[in-house]
Amino acid sequence: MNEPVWQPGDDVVLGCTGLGMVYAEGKMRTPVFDGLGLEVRRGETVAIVGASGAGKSTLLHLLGGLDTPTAGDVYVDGHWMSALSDTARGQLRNRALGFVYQFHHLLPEFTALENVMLPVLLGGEKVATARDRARDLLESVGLGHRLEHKPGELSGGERQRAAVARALVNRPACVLGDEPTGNLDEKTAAHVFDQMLELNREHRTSLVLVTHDRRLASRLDRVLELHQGRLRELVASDM
Ligand SMILES: Nc1ncnc2c1ncn2[C@@H]1O[C@H](COP(=O)(O)OP(=O)(O)OP(=O)(O)O)[C@@H](O)[C@H]1O
Repeated sequence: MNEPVWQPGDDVVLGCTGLGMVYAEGKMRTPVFDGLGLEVRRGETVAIVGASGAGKSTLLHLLGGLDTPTAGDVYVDGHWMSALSDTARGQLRNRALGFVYQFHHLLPEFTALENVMLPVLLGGEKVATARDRARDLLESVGLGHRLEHKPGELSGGERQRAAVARALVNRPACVLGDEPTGNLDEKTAAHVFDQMLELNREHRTSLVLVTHDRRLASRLDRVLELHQGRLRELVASDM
């Protein structure tokens, strides 16, 4: 394996170098992008925008270690993904990254509290620690009175707020969000987004957010557009 050319600085929590992805299905090959480089510093918030099909979700999947790139490498909190076994990659994901998607993906048979406790328990912590941390976070997203509710007994906005709490409960270095408020009405989306940003600031967690919403994107530190396989930094006049 070639040594990656790019060496991340101490304050970089997530990055990639030479990142490429070609989907291959039988004889069909779908190249999405090639040679992408990105670095996200501690506490930094980054939006990824771009047209439908540009490869935003693919990029997020690769950064989150949920898929393997066909070229290049991803760096998460001190580790190159390619150097890790599947088990070690899973452990790193659970410890260093949090995920929030457009759909909440909470487990339906568990309460809000249990859902948020789960990543902490998977990380090997005691039940009491998991319960305390989960309760604190659910309280800070305004769900202290809904701890025992199952996802089916929560509103759409409440479910997304529980998902945000779950993403942050292991105190990750970076949260990856794929349209986390895309399924909510405008007012609820703004509320969930505000809480997400506030918690990220409070915990100095970095955030990489895929969104179609330029207004939400412009509230983050940097906005990158994925266009024809390249990442381009947008400035205020582009927005
Ligand atoms: N599993 C797959 N196999 C083959 N091609 C795929 C696969 N997943 C995605 N693609 C293709 O890769 C390209 C990028 O897809 P991706 O979902 O990353 O785009 P996106 O920018 O997130 O789009 P959207 O904004 O519509 O969600 C698309 O052209 C898509 O058709």
